[in-house]
Formats: sequence, structure tokens, C-alpha cells
Amino acid sequence: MDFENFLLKAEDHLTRKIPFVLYRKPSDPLVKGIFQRDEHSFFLSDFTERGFVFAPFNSNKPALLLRPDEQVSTSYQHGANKTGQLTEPPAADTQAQQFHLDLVAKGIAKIKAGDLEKVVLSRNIEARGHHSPLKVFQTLLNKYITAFCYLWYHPVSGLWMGATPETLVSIRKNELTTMSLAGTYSYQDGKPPVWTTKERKEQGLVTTYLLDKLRPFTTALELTEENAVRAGQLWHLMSQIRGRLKKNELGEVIRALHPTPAVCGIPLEVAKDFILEKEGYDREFYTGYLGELGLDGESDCDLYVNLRCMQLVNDMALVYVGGGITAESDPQSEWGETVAKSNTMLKALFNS
Ligand SMILES: C=C(O[C@@H]1C=C(C(=O)O)C=C[C@H]1O)C(=O)O
Repeated sequence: MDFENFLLKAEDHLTRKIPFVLYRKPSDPLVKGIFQRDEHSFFLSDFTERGFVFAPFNSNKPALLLRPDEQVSTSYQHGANKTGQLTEPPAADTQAQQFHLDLVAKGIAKIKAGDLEKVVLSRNIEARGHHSPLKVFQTLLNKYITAFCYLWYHPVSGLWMGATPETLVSIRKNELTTMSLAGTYSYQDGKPPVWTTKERKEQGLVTTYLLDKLRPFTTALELTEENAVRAGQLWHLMSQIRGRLKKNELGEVIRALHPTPAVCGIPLEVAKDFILEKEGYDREFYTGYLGELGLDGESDCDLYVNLRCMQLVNDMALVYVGGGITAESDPQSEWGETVAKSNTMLKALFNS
């Protein structure tokens, strides 16, 4: 199918409110689409299902599953990646800023009291008057070639889009790969990132946690040195983890990993309760996960963490952003980090 017809098919599904997803894996020349034939809602139950999963942050809530009635793929020629100023950046919101500064200060206090080691705190930003969803999706494809880019629609969740740098887990014939991604530094032309102990510690906590979680399920667990990876106008620290599953325990592995401390915290339950109680809004599918389940082979999956994402509600976009807090965090810089992260989606919304 050519790209134009691919977009027309998506447009038609959107108009008729029938579930579908368009996605492109990191650096892949193909853009794929999965389309349901009707508006029926399916939910993930035991991970033996086949389809495309869209799971919320709160693992006590149901994950949506797209039934793969029709799978299409198309090659995509990257257009120009225009840079420049946003045409309509959302106005500065001092109330939202104060709320976030207070939230981060509460997080730091809880860490200093010894109840937590790390917690990821987030917010969402309203932006109005953006380009059409399919146009924005094409901008994501052009701008963020190394990200997993998607546009998801389901009547239950609404319309979501994103360009995430983070893999939750990928399993092919029992070979497992994942990554520990944390620590953020703003990209500046020609300058390499400079990491402090704060970012190294933040990322190290995620690595140790993932290795501990994976050890019971795997043999030959390997870890690469951390290095800087670019995600749009940001750098992150990333190390890769590989292992071989002892037996086919896909569901158990996914349940053990989600949510990782890259998006929740340590200890998991204390961090999760703190987030649900104190953030003051519902993350919904932000920091959940999404991707293929059982599509290449039974018990295979290719799942990504839903970061650098947004929800589109009529002419309004809700952009979701957060950052990891440790004892060394400073509320003002954490605020700045969420502003920098929000530009990943805002530039695509207003600057196509
Ligand atoms: C929570 C987000 O990103 C996560 C937090 C990071 C950090 O605190 O430095 C970096 C990458 C992600 O693991 C987000 O983008 O909203």
C-alpha cells in the first residue's frame, strides 16, 4: 500500500471511530498499520493474545488490545525536518509551575526521610490549535527517526501519539533485550553532554533494579556500559541489557518489569502510591507501554514505554512530561527538564 492510501485508511478509521494504530520502529524504513474491522473493545488478559497492546501506567487498570484484523506496511520517504520557533507555544502557567515545584519538593522530602530512593514525577500541559493528527504524525516520523513513533486511536482511550526513546522489553525466540534509560541533558550543537553523579546515580538505580528483576527469569544476562543517546533535543544515559529466557514466561516478565523506576520509582509500591496520591492528575497511558504482542511469533513481543507522548482531544493536545527525582534533585531544574521534554511534542504539534 502506498503512503497516501495508508493515511486515507487511517483517516477513514478515525472518522468512523474504529480502533487502529500506525507505528514505526526506531530507524525502520517501514511504517506499519494495524486496523480492526469493527469498534469492538478487547483487553489484555494473560499475554497469550496476539495484537497491539496499549497499557496504562497503573497496572491495576486494564490494558487495551488491538485485534490484528488487517496489518499493512508502507515505506516512507523522510521529508525535511524543519526546525525553528513554535508558532503558538502555550502561555507560561505560573500556577502549574508552582504546583510542580511543590510536588518535587515533597518528593525530595520523602526521599530524605528515607521512605524512597527515587520517584518519577510528572505533569501534563494543555496546548490548543495544532495541526491535524495525521500531519503531526508525519512530523514525528521526520523529526525523530531513532524513536518509536506512533499514532493510536481507540474509542476507549481516545487518540494518542508519541515518539519514545525507551524500550520496555523485546523478546524474540526467548532472546530478551531491554534498556536502562535515565538522566537528561539538553542537546547543544557540537557539545557533548556532561553527566554529573546525580544522573549517573539515577540511571544506575534503574540498571540495578532491572537486572534484579530479570535474574530469576534469565540465563546469560549481559549489560553494556552506559553511553549517551540522543532523543530529539535531549541526551539520555542508556545501557542495554540482554539475556535468554529460561522458559516461556512472557507475561510474568512484562508484569515484573512494568512500571520500571525509569517512570515510577524505588521502592516500587511506595513510589507508585506517592505518584497516584500527589501528582494531582491521571497519567492514563503516559508511562504505560505499547507495542506488538505475538505478531512475529507466539510469545514474542516488542514493547516500548509510552514517553514523549500526548493525547489529542478535539483541538486540544495534552502533552505529558516528567523526570526522575533523587535526593540530589533541585526543583527548578526538574521544572526546566519537563519544559525541555515538552518541546519534543510541542514542536511537532505547531511546527510541522
Ligand atoms: C519520565 C520521562 O522520562 C524518563 C525520565 C528521565 C529522567 O528523569 O532523566 C529520562 C528518560 C526517561 O526514563 C518523560 O520523558 O516524561
